[in-house]
Amino acid sequence: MEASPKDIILDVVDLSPENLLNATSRSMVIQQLLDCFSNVGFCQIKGIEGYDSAKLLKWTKFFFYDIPEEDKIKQCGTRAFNPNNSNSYRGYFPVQPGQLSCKRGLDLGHLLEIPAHLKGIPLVERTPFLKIETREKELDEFYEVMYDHRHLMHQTADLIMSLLAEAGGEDPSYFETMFSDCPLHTFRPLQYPKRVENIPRGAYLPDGRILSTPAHMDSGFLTLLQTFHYPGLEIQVDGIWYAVPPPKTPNTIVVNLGEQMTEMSNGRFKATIHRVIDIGEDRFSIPFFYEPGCDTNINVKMPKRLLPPGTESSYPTEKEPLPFAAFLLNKLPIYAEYSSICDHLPDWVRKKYLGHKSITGCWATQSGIEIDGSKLEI
Ligand SMILES: O=C(O)CCC(=O)C(=O)O
Ligand SMILES: [Fe+2]
Repeated sequence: MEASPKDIILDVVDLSPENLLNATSRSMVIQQLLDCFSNVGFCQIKGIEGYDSAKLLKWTKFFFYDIPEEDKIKQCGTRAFNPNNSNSYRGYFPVQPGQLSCKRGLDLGHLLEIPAHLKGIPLVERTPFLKIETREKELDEFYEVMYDHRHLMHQTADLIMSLLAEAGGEDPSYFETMFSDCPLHTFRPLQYPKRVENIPRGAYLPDGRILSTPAHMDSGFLTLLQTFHYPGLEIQVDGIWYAVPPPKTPNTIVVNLGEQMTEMSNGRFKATIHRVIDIGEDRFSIPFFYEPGCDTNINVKMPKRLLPPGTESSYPTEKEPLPFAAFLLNKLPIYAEYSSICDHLPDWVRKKYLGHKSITGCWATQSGIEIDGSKLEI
């Protein structure tokens, strides 16, 4: 029987304004980010003004425990779970029995009106909002807290990218245009209920522990993850699994990288494989996926100075532009909650985003590992 993984203590990076104002500590922060992103691919951050994890947990539990499941599915369930709703990306997804993953969640996108040129693309949707007469005040507060924190995560991710630009000797705004044109960021309150039934064989690890989410790499650029006081997150470094203990202090967040950051840095920055283990009680977390707009060209590189020596010649890339949605729509179906996301795409969307032969495939395609029971075929 395998032993349970050892703990890995992730570096804590202080992104508070005071710390960044001081030139010496600012350059230490930048170096810490570069080291963490190049080695473990994970770190922790603290110092986000206005962040309140206790409030977030309170309102996350309110959503999962106090709102009846049927209201969640009826009013904001995605089309895969409620054929009467038209949204397929933004909204609520329930637990799917028998899958490797066992979680339910709410995908909160932006609140803005959809610009005319992006209408009809399934990823660009207004987030559906719950309306329950008897709970109006509580729901207002729920959305206020969620969107305040979504905004804080957006700003913090912008800040991390601007520090990377600075590290590469570029203007802090180097990445700005990538993330300013209708970005697809998702703030995703999650509940992993304790697993009790319909547990597929594949969800058992050799040591008898049970998966709540199988091994995967995140898809985009940065993930800012709130794990509250819960254990359960494990990461794979140099082929060995480690457990990430919950942060020592509240308001600390885990940061990890998605596949695009590895691609953009010619392999220097690590998109580390991770998974979530069933902890024998309900677990809550909130990842924020920092992602650009559908049509943002992701065929770009990090500032030259950040690329591994000898790989700079691939810069600037001469490959044709690759819209972010071409990558995302090709990858999302490996996850249970998005397995049918491409089923209803209009022809023009299929042509525009799914026909991109320049996609080299994501990690799951390359390694043939199953996620939620399906492999990605491109
Ligand atoms: O819940 C967690 O701790 C991790 C979540 C995660 O890896 C994801 O949603 O991509
Ligand atoms: Fe993840």
